[in-house]
This record gives sequence, C-alpha cells and structure tokens, in this order.
Amino acid sequence: MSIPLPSPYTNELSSLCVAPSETRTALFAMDDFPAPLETPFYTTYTIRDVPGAGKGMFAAKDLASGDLILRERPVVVIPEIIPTVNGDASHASQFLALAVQNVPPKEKEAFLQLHDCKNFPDKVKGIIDTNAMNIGRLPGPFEGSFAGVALGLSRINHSCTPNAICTWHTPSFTFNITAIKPIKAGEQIFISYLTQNEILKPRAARIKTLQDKYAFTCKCSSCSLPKKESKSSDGRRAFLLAVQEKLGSGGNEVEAWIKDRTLPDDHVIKRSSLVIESMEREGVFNYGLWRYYYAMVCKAHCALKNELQAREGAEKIVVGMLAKHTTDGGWSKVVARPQESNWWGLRA
Ligand SMILES: C[S@@+](CC[C@H](N)C(=O)[O-])C[C@H]1O[C@@H](n2cnc3c(N)ncnc32)[C@H](O)[C@@H]1O
Repeated sequence: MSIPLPSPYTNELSSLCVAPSETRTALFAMDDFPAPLETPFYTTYTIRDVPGAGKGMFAAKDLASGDLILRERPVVVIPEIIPTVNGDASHASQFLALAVQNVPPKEKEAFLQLHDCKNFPDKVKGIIDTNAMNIGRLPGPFEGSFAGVALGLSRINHSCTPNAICTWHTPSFTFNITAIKPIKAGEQIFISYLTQNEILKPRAARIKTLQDKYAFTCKCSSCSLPKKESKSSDGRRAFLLAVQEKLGSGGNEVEAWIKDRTLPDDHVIKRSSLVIESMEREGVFNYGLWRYYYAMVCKAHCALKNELQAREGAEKIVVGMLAKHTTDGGWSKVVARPQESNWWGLRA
C-alpha cells in the first residue's frame, strides 16, 4: 500500500512511503511524529561536477565535527526487499514504478535525473539501486527494513575514510548528514556506502563490493595507499572488525577496573587508546566502537580526575551522539563539568 505521509507544516516535502497500513498507524501513534523539518540555518553545501565521479557535494563553508550539513525528507520510501509474486521478478519493477508515479511532478522529474549506475532496462529500479539509503525498521509489525531516496543526499560520493555520516530520524522522517571531521569550505563531502562490517574489510574486498554494487573503482585516500601502507591499513581495520564483533561481551570494563586495584591506573585508557587510535588513523566512524571506547576513556579520566582528557573524550561522544541521534544525550554537561559526573574521583 502506498502512503503519502502528509506534512502538517507548510512548504515541507512530504514523502511517498510504500508500506503496510500498520506502519502508517504506528508512525502516527508516535508522540513526536511528524516532527517539523528543521534544516540548517545557513547554506552548508553546493553540488557540482567531479571529474570521473559524476556530481558531488562540496562544503559551502567551514564545517566543524558535529555540524549538520543537510536534513531532508526522501521523495520515496520503499521496503528494502520486495518479494517476487509467484516467482515473477517483474512484480518488483511494477511495484517501484507505481510508487514513483505517485511522487509529485517536480520531485519526480528531479528523481529521474539522478545517477543510474546499473543501466537495467528498468530505469526506476536502476536509480533506486544506485541512490537508496538504508532506513532500517519503521515502527509497526512489519519486520523488514526500509530504504529511501533523497535528492540532495543522492549526490554525495563515497569514501572509505568519510568526513560525514548519514543517519535516519523517524520523527521528522528525514535523512541527516552530519560532519564527523572538520571540513573546509570547498572540500568534497563524502559518506560511506558500506555497512559497518564492510568498511572494516581489506581494501580489495571494499573495492569489489563498491564495484559490484555501485559500478565504480574506489580511489579514496585509503584505497590509494602504496602497497605497504595499505597492508598496515588492512591490519588496523581487521583489528577494529574483531573488536567490533566482540563489542559489549566483556561486561562493564570501567566498573571492573575501578574495583580492582591490582590493575594498573592506565589499564582502561591503554586498551581504549589502541581502538581509538586505529579508528582515527583509518578515519572510520563506526558508531558502536566510537561510543563505547570514547565513553570508556572519558569515564576512566573522570575516575582519575584528569579534567582535560575527560572533557576531550566527552566532546568526541557529543559529536557521535549528534551525528547518530541528533541529540547530545546529556554528554555536553560532562564536557562543561566533568567533576559533576558520576565517575569523578572513583579511582583517584
Ligand atoms: C549515489 S550516487 C552519488 C552521486 C553521483 N556521483 C552523481 O553524479 O549523482 C552513486 C554513484 O556515484 C559515483 N561515485 C560515488 N562515489 C564515487 C567515488 N568515490 N569515485 C567515483 N565515483 C563515485 C558512482 O558512479 C556511483 O554509482
């Protein structure tokens, strides 16, 4: 069933969402749905041609880590997997064509101008496969994931060391692009098209995935390293992947260290630093790792009453929280007054 999700706010784009009717009911039952589309106050980007990469998005001003670059509603939202009916694959094409037919004319025209790397006979499917970003689950009983195509977001190119991330915010029904590194005016903005696991695979595997899915050869700073450095980079990513796979299985490491005085004072900090340094060297933002290890290092510095380092750790968490959840989760208070946190002095 096709659900045009109406926006009660004037001049805001409403998304055409193809979903079971229970999804619509569950969305409108949310307290904060639909939240207004609050876009950045200033112009943050321009779109222009990039030799060898079609169009790309560029910073229109200097951006700091955590700055919102773009918040936009997708023109169309669809289930990520469209089942075949009686083994007939053309059903998916008909389904997508019908969805796009219902997009308002101006947005439909812009949608049909988007890049199509697939060259299938079915152009709509090619455009969706090239540009759709994962949304994840929406509320309601439907257990599948959704994906959406947004017009600005679709112009952002990929890097395995991205300077921005794309996240989904259900209440405002928007994709949010947030800087995760400082970006100078005129620099190209990159996100990662790879999953959190794929981005930690060796260079050859990343290049193959991107070639198969998006028909281009990645030449980002990480994929163009000389052989020896590329091997070290693969090693760091493999280490991060192994840590990521075990994330959360070790219990509360900070609490254990606070209680166990036989462990050295820098035990938690050393362990976290290894992961943080590898993440920083590779320039990857994997939220789970980022949140866990910066929180660990921040709490440990609080416990040891290291004010400056505690603040630095908390600042990193604020950037991650803003990028991922559009809220700082209370961590700005720790940046301002680490002495008032629950961990202050617990190991001093
Ligand atoms: C979502 S679109 C990104 C915007 C696209 N460049 C355009 O002109 O609209 C994805 C396509 O952009 C191109 N692309 C993305 N990242 C690239 C990169 N790092 N190098 C070369 N081409 C890239 C590929 O053709 C890919 O299929």
